[in-house]
Amino acid sequence: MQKDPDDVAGMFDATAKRYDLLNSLLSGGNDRLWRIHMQRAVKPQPGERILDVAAGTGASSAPMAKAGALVTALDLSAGMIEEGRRRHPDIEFVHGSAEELPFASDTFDAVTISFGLRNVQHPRAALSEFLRVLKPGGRLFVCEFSQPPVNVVRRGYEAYLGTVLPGMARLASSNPEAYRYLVESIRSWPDQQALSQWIRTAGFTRVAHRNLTLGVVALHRGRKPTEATGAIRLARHAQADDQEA
Ligand SMILES: C[S@@+](CC[C@H](N)C(=O)[O-])C[C@H]1O[C@@H](n2cnc3c(N)ncnc32)[C@H](O)[C@@H]1O
Repeated sequence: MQKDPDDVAGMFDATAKRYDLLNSLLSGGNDRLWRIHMQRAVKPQPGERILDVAAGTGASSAPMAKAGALVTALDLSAGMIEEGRRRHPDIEFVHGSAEELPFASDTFDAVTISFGLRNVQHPRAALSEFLRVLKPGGRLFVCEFSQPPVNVVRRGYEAYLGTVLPGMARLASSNPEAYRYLVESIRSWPDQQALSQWIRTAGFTRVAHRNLTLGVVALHRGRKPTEATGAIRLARHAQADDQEA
């Protein structure tokens, strides 16, 4: 699926004012539940530096800032950022792309991205950037739509995506095209195992995920290796090479 960054940013600019409301409507209120799970997983600590990528209007950033973390909310859409600054004047919003983060290496204790990675043109490049800006030992959390593993649930969800969601979007949104994009981007997004593999390949360790709402959403996590874990991994690889030789 083509995801031209200018088109994606323009689409979010156009929906910025009503984005959060439509989100709640189309998810049947489940977005709140997903955010609670994300917050529990991240466990933001006072004073921690957290980068929330693709933060939109800051709905994903606000609970972490409320817990006392120093949150930087980054987004590609100027419209979403404008709305975010209006709603959350205490949060620092930065305009930028996930694929080329405007931060020094080893800066953040945690990087989070909620319902954002699917919109990025080169998500694997973004994962490498997340690794770069994290401090050694820093945590990554990716909350994203996924694929329900149970057949009957998957079929029901497909029916929802194919009929109910577009119908509701037609009634509630001035930009139903954006919701066609939403459905297509969810359908073409990798499943839980494939995304976990991308995260591992980017260089993260302790990669795991848990399904939310029967796998409609998955919460992925990983860690940037510390020097010690990096050295252990290198030693393991060297040992494996010795055994193969
Ligand atoms: C579905 S919204 C999610 C917003 C917020 N995280 C939330 O949970 O409500 C996706 C956001 O990703 C942003 N986005 C898309 N591509 C991006 C990129 N390459 N870099 C940064 N943000 C991007 C969009 O502008 C949009 O605000």
